[in-house]
Amino acid sequence: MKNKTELIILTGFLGSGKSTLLQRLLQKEQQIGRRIAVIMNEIGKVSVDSASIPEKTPIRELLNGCICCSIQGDLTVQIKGLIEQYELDAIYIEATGVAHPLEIMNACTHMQLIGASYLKSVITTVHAKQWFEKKMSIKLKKLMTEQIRFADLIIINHIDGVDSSIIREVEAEIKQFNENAHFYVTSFASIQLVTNELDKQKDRLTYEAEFDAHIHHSLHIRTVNLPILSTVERVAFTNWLCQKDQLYRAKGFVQLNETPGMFLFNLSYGEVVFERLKKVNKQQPILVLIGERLEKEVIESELSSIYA
Ligand SMILES: Nc1nc2c(ncn2[C@@H]2O[C@H](COP(=O)(O)OP(=O)(O)OP(=O)(O)O)[C@@H](O)[C@H]2O)c(=O)[nH]1
Repeated sequence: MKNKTELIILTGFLGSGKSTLLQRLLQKEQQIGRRIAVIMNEIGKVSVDSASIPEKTPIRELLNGCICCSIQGDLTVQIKGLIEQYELDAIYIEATGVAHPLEIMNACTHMQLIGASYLKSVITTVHAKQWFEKKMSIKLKKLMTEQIRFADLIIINHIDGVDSSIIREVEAEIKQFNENAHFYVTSFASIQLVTNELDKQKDRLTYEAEFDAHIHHSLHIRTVNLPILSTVERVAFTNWLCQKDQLYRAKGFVQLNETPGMFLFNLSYGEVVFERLKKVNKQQPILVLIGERLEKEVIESELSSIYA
C-alpha cells in the first residue's frame, strides 16, 4: 500500500525567511533521496520565489489570492492532483506572508485527502528584529501572533546583527504564545532538523472557530506588479524602495546599470539584497510590491523617474 504523503506548511510574515528555509529543507530532502513537491502561494499575480526551486521538483503555483481565504479549495485540489500524478513522500506548502495557518491546515485535512496524505507539521518563521522593534500595527502583531500560535516548529530568523540578549528576549516573548513548539534561532534559516521534530499530527477539531482567521483582511494589504522597462541604478532603486511608507515587502527581477545580467532583488524589513541569477529562464524584469495603501499609478510614475 502507498504511504501517506506528508504535508508540511511554511508560514510566517512577509520576508521572514520562508523561501530561504524551503530551499534548505529541499536540499536536505534531496540528499536523503525523498520525493518532494512544492506548492507556492502568492497574493500577487507573479511568483518570484518559484525560480529558486530545484528544476526537477514538481511545483504548483497558487497565485493572486491567499490560500487562507479565496483559494482554500484550490489548495486541496492541487494537493490531490500532485499525489495522483506523482509518488511523493512530502509536499511543502509555502503560504503567503499574510496567511492565517488555520485555514491552510483545514485545506490540508480535507475529507478528499483522507487516506492519501496527512498534515505533518506547521513551521513558522519570525523576523527577530522586526518582532523586537515592534514597528507594526496592532493588527499586524495579531497576525504574526496567530502564525506563531499554530506552529509546531518556530524559526526565529534574521538574528544576524541582533544582540544575543535581545534574541533571548524575543524567544521568551514568543514562547508565551506557544510553549509547546520546538524553537530554532537562526540566520538565513540555517537549521539542522531532527526528523521527529516535524512529527506532530494535528487534531484539527481543536482549532476550529476560535478566532477571526481572516484578520489580514483588515490590514488592507495590496500587491502591485509592474514590469520594469529599463535598467536601473542600484543605489537609486534601493533608496526608492527603502523610503516607501507602509511597504512590507518588495521582490522581483531587475537589470542594473552597473553590472550585466539579471538580478533577483528582495526587500524585507528595510534591507535590500540583490542576487545575480546563475541561469535566466523565463524571468523578465518585474517588480512586486506588497504593502498597505499602495497606489499603482504613483508607483509607476516613481519607478519611471529612476530609469537610467
Ligand atoms: N540578513 C538576513 N537576511 C535574510 C535572512 N533570512 C532570509 N534573508 C533574506 O531576506 C529576504 C527575504 O527572505 P525570504 O526567504 O524570501 O522570505 P519569505 O518569508 O519567503 O518572503 P515572502 O514569501 O515574500 O513572504 C531574502 O533576500 C533572503 O535572502 C537572515 O537570517 N538574515
